[in-house]
Parts: sequence; structure tokens; C-alpha cells
Amino acid sequence: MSQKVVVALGGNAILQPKQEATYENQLQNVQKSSEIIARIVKNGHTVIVTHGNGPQVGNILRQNEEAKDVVPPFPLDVCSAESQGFIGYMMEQTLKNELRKLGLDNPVVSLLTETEVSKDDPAFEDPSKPIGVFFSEEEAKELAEEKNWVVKEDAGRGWRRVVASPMPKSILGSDIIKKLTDDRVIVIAAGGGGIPVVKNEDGTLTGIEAVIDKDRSGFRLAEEVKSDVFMILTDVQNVYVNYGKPDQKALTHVTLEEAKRYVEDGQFSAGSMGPKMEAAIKFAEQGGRAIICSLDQADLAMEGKAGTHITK
Ligand SMILES: Nc1ncnc2c1ncn2[C@@H]1O[C@H](COP(=O)(O)OP(=O)(O)O)[C@@H](O)[C@H]1O
Ligand SMILES: NC(=O)OP(=O)(O)O
Repeated sequence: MSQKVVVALGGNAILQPKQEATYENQLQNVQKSSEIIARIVKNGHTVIVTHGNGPQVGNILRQNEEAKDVVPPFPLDVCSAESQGFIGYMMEQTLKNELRKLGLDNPVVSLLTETEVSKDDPAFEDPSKPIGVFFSEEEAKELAEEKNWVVKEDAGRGWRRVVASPMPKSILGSDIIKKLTDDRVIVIAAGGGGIPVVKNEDGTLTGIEAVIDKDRSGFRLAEEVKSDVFMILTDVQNVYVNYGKPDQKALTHVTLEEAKRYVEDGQFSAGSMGPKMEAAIKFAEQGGRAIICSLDQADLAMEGKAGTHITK
């Protein structure tokens, strides 16, 4: 049965933590992701793609800061837009090429998307979103001192710079995204969580410096385009209970009640699986099917043969 699916690609699908952030490395990874997404389209589903930008937006911000004596630096929301633009470009091009190989002619378009947040969001007082590259604790603390950064440990993987990450209230233009998908267009949207903007009292919009979590914005997008499935692709085949322990157990099909119980038990790290489970649970609460799985099993998971599925 044909279904509408919002696919959220994790940071690993664009750049693995140990890889150098060259354009070539990122293009090669994105090409692999596109190969898999094309298979989902081939199986008859309607796909909307969204993606992370943590490493990329951090690097663009740093490029701006390091070159500030030569070229005036841009604010973080503009860096977000830049990262959305270049990742969207890689995805659009590789997806068109992969669809063509499978004999498909669906149009593909990547849309620069703004996401509305609240200027009063408490996240502005407590930066939590890791961006850019990983450092040792010592290096990170030195950089924090020297450059006035906030740095934090990132889910056991090293230390990173962190910035504010407000909750997404709505994805601007999701009505247009929905119309395009109804017309067979494969849309890449709300990359990097979307460009954070606030609505002023007179209805105008202004950019605000932050990076939105793409699992949270992916949920909003899936909700607003009335998707049947919200699929979060990452680097583990399943969500596990007792993850990393000798008795770890893969979750395949879980009900909302079970999922919430595991969250209460503290089974999912705040900086990694936590936001994914939070987003998946919200989507399942509205009656949709949420899937968390590895990128290479995405097409199998869509057919119910891999990954962790959460339903009401
Ligand atoms: N209970 C769990 N089950 C599976 N993975 C978990 C769990 N808790 C933490 N993780 C970690 O979550 C990581 C995926 O999150 P993250 O690296 O933020 O994803 P991405 O960058 O792909 O969006 C996995 O690599 C794994 O190390
Ligand atoms: N914006 C965002 O959530 O990016 P990552 O998935 O790369 O952290």
C-alpha cells in the first residue's frame, strides 16, 4: 500500500564523526542516502526528506568567525540557511540521479524552509544543541575560554560547541510542501530543523540565532503535511533497551505505553536517542506510524521488516 513518509536523515547520513568535513566526503555519503530513498520511491511511496545540519552549520559559523577580519561574519540563522542550501543541493542532485537510474521521473525540489520558534523559549537561556566538530574535553574548554563559546559533552562521543535549540512551533510553507507531494514531487524541506524565525506582533518575520533539532522539526513537518509515516534514520538498526549493556535488547514493535515507560526508565540518552524517541512518540500519539532504523535498512523498515516501529 502506498504511504506518505517524512524521512529524517541523521547527521551520520551526511558526515560521520571521524570523517573530515570535505565536500567530497559529504557528497559521497549523501549519494548513498539518496540511493536508499530512491528505493522507497520505487516501492510506490511518497517521500518528503528532511535532514540534520549540526556538523555543517558549526563549520560554516566557524568559517565566518575565523575570517571576520577579511569578510564580515553572518549570524547563525543565516549560517543555518547556508547549510540548508548546500545540503539540499547535494540531496536534490543525487536523488535525481538515483531516481533516473531506477527509471523514475518524479520531480525533486529542495526548499529553503523557515521554522517558527518563540523568542521566549527557555532554550535561549540554556544552549544544548551540539554543532561543528568534536574536541577533547581539554581542547573544548580552552576554546570556550578563548572564543567565548559554550561547550558540552555530546552523548559520550566527545565535546562540542553548543547553541540554543528552541522548540519548533510550525514549519512555514508546509501547505505548499503538501501540495507539491500531492503532485508527485519529492520535496527536501526543513533541513537542519529549518531556519529559525520569530513572528513579530505585526505579523512580520525576523531570523533568530539558534539551531533547531531536526527530529523535533521532522515531527512537526510530518504532522503538518499529514504524513502516514515518520521515519528517523540514524546509525543503529533499532532502538534498544539496556543499550550498550550485555543484556541489551532490540525493540521491534512497541506500543505507545511501552515506549513511554522506557522513556520514564531513562533508557535513551538526552543528546542522541532521547529527542528521536520524543518525536516518534508524539507522532504515534496522533495515530501515525513512527519508525527509527538505520539508513541502510530504510526500505526494509518501510515494509515492516526492520527497525523499531512505534504505534498507538
Ligand atoms: N537506547 C538506545 N538505543 C539505540 N541507540 C541509542 C540508545 N541510547 C543512545 N543511543 C545512541 O544514539 C545514537 C543515534 O543518535 P545520534 O548520533 O544523535 O543520531 P543522528 O546524528 O544520526 O541523528 C546511536 O548511535 C547510539 O549510540
Ligand atoms: N539540526 C540538527 O538536528 O542537526 P543534527 O541532526 O546534525 O544534529
